[in-house]
Amino acid sequence: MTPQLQQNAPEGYAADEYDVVVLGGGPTGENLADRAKAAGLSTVLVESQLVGGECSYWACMPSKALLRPAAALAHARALPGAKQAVSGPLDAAAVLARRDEFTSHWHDDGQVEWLRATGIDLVRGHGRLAGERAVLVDGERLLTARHAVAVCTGTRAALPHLPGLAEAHPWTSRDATSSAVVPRRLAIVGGGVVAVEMAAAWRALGSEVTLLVRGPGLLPRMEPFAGELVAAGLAEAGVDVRLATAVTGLHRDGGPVTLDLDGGGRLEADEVLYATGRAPHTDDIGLETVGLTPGSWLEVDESCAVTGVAGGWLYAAGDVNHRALLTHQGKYQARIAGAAIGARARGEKPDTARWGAHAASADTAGPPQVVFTEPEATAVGLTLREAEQAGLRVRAVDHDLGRVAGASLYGDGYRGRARLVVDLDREVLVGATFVGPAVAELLHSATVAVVGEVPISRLWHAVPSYPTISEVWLRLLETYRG
Ligand SMILES: Cc1cc2nc3c(=O)[nH]c(=O)nc-3n(C[C@H](O)[C@H](O)[C@H](O)COP(=O)(O)OP(=O)(O)OC[C@H]3O[C@@H](n4cnc5c(N)ncnc54)[C@H](O)[C@@H]3O)c2cc1C
Ligand SMILES: NC(=O)c1ccc[n+]([C@@H]2O[C@H](COP(=O)([O-])OP(=O)(O)OC[C@H]3O[C@@H](n4cnc5c(N)ncnc54)[C@H](O)[C@@H]3O)[C@@H](O)[C@H]2O)c1
Repeated sequence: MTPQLQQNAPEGYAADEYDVVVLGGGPTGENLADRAKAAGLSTVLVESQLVGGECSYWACMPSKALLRPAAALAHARALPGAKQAVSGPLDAAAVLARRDEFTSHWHDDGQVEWLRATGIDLVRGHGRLAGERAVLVDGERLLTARHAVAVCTGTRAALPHLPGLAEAHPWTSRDATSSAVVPRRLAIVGGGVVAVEMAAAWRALGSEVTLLVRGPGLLPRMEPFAGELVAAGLAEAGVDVRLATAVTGLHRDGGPVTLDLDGGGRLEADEVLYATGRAPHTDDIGLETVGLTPGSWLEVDESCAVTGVAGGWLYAAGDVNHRALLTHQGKYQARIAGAAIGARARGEKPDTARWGAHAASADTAGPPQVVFTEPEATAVGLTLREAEQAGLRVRAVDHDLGRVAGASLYGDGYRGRARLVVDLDREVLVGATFVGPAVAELLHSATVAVVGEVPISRLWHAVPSYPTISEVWLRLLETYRG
């Protein structure tokens, strides 16, 4: 593909013209570029750091590489016969070395080679929108798009405004996933997914971890029992979990950091991780040149076209549109948006009806998520509360996972719980939650049932194998049918 000189480039610039310009090469940008290319469109990707984005280097991959050995050890320790063979602690250096392998030592050569092989051009540098269908890279190279610009610039850690926070040099998720050193004492602020996963990982690596949670429980977006079971698991692992505890200020003067807690207490730690949510990478991407507000999340329609911009040429997918801050949902949106861009480029009307080829409907049905703690907490669809708030007539069906034969075989003292949320009018599932050791791979069965709107009467014929943890499906359906 030879980029052509654009005739109407903004004054002073010779432009490279493509069909599609993708801004940001995280998992979403890569997949969107791939789908645009597959639709026969010339495509260029602009990336300021590493192709692969947050997920590959400072989020999903390194965090899961840190957590997996801890889970394997905990599972072995629940098995007489096996536990005698694993008497020591984790080898932290070996865990960190494997984590480094999974991030390719923070080099993106492999992903750059994939782009080359796929026929997607790469421009390294910081891209900013420069009016309609144009992106200026590092203030000097102009890229224009015949059909679409897709913003996939993701997020960074959001820090609160707090006295002494900047001087305390807090860890963000980037430090927590890439540190080469195990701090002796680690304080973690937050009660969401990053906080609980990093508490589990660094505790297993040997840190004394204190988890400071402002709210009344962990994982507030899941069913309440998920947060309760994860809190119990963390406490058993030796994490000091403090609920309803806010930090009012921090002090660091070269040495350890001291946190002032509301209620008057103080906590000293060697590092403090702030895991208090995300902010969009939109403050310096030229949004003002297309009439949007810098720093805002980008609101999109079902095909991921930005709603505030006329002409249907601007798309936003992945974390940056705030629909679902998960890699798999970003990649899903990328597939949907890439197909929609292709359809519009061919002059076809996109199918944006619910569950249509160009509608990211799974985002609003409740995306699946696995929290990789011990126990794992997994959910898809709506919680009971969300379903009730949506006005559905629903019933929650619960079962104790520890009473399933496959679970008790999996490990002694297996503790866990499962819930289905049944829409009583349509007799289909609208939500499912499984919490327990090794339930991550169980979640997709529920995703298929929720997205497929499989009638309960048909699920009754979906027989789970004996003796697996999946037999909880049978117990749940028996409970529902009475
Ligand atoms: C610690 C942690 C663990 C996580 N674990 C999981 C998990 O297990 N499973 C899961 O599904 N999700 C997980 N997530 C969430 C997941 O990381 C994000 O949902 C995902 O990375 C979003 O992908 P994205 O492509 O939209 O954005 P990003 O991955 O953030 O990529 C955006 C890219 O755009 C680039 N960029 C930004 N601005 C510009 C610009 N102006 N010019 C050029 N390039 C630019 C950035 O450099 C970056 O490479 C985790 C998040 C964190 C913080
Ligand atoms: N396994 C996974 O799927 C996985 C893992 C990690 C992250 N992620 C995704 O990344 C995103 C970011 O995760 P996160 O944990 O940073 O955000 P989050 O929004 O899930 O949780 C942030 C938590 O911090 C608390 N908080 C906010 N401001 C605070 C303050 N000033 N003081 C104290 N507490 C405060 C909130 O109440 C909330 O509990 C999430 O949407 C998550 O889905 C996914």
